[in-house]
Amino acid sequence: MAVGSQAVRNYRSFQADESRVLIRDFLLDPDDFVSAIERYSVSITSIIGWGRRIDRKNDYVAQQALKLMEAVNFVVPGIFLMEAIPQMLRLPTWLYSLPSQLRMGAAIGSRYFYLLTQEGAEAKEVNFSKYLMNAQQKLRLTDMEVAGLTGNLIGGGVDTTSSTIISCILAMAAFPYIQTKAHEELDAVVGHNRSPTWEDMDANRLPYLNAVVKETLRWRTVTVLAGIPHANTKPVSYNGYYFPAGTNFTGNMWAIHRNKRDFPDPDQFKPERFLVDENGKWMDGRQYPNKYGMNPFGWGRRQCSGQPLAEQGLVYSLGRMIWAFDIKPGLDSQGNEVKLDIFAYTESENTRPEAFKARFIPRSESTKKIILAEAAQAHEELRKYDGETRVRMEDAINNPAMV
Ligand code: HEM
Repeated sequence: MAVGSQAVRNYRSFQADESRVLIRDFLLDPDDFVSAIERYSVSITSIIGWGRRIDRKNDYVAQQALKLMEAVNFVVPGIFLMEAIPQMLRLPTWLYSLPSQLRMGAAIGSRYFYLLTQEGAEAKEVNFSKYLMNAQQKLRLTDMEVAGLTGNLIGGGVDTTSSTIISCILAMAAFPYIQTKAHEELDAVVGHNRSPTWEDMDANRLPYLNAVVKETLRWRTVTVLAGIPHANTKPVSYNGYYFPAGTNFTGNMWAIHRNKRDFPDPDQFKPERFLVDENGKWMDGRQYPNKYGMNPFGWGRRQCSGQPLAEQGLVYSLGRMIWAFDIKPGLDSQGNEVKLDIFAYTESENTRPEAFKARFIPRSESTKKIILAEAAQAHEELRKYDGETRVRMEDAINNPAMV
């Protein structure tokens, strides 16, 4: 509900502003682009969940909330989401050091998120905590369920979004001819004298850019095992196999998205796979069981509830990034371009690329000025979400009882 397709229209303004800050951070501190992306992803979810943005990498709430996620296999009503989606356990690199008091189990974590939700309900701006605290009695939600619902925004939305943006940067640096095509399209539609708007990002106006975003989701699908295992409610027979009700199914998205029948040359980054003809059919003639042409957000009733938010944020932030920069591999100590290894991942179950160096070269002097001016204005517009939290981890540790 907080991140459904209707609700996310209301998030466009702060998503746009946070993207402007993100692009400015790439310009000013290109070597630390991963931290900039992680701050951006946490900030978007924090504004939605608790009505407050994250301006600094060392923000108290972001540190505690995210360390907790890593420490306790945070509980969603009925499911250990963090356990079921190993990549959700991966947290921003600046949040790794873990204080020992956080290794205490889900009760402390839930209590902490519940206290944050109570505090978020008092924030000035509309947010998911306000809605939940108002509706808790009516919906008969336990404190634990309320905590799980807000906590899930961080668990579901941060690492997935961050890793996808990083993968796109790798793809742009590793496949320069693709970046050139995206630039040509952006130059024709937007030009250099203004930055792209939401209206520009429509797939009818910028089809190639939209295809770049989709190809990133296929090429480096974050949730390689498609997230949470699903189960059939009734017995099913399929291809000579019998599956009693309640069988656990894990979708191997890595293999599905690399099936050569559907995606020839699967390791090549080819946005053309996601271009459609005038009848809405895939131009490469692919017959895929769904209209989206792949399944990076899972399937069925438990499909990613954050998909509209994720897509909206990705097309805008990646679109602006590609409009603004020529992205190239970084330089070694001798000043030579480093050779990028597109097959190097940080962990086997996660597709975030191994750390790599990249350069973000503004595409013109006027682009640079636009980036800086827009980020300054964005900061002003985001001021209404500024704020410090009063909730401390000790509050949860000292009073872990929950309904
Ligand atoms: C690139 C971005 C993202 C990808 C690739 C992604 C992918 C996934 C996948 C594969 C699942 C499991 C679906 C299934 O079991 O069939 C999932 C679940 C979920 N995602 Fe996302 N996600 C992304 C962004 C987000 C965002 C931004 C949010 C919210 C802020 C979010 C919230 C959730 C939640 C709450 C679930 C659990 C849904 C349920 O069990 O009913 N995700 N996601």
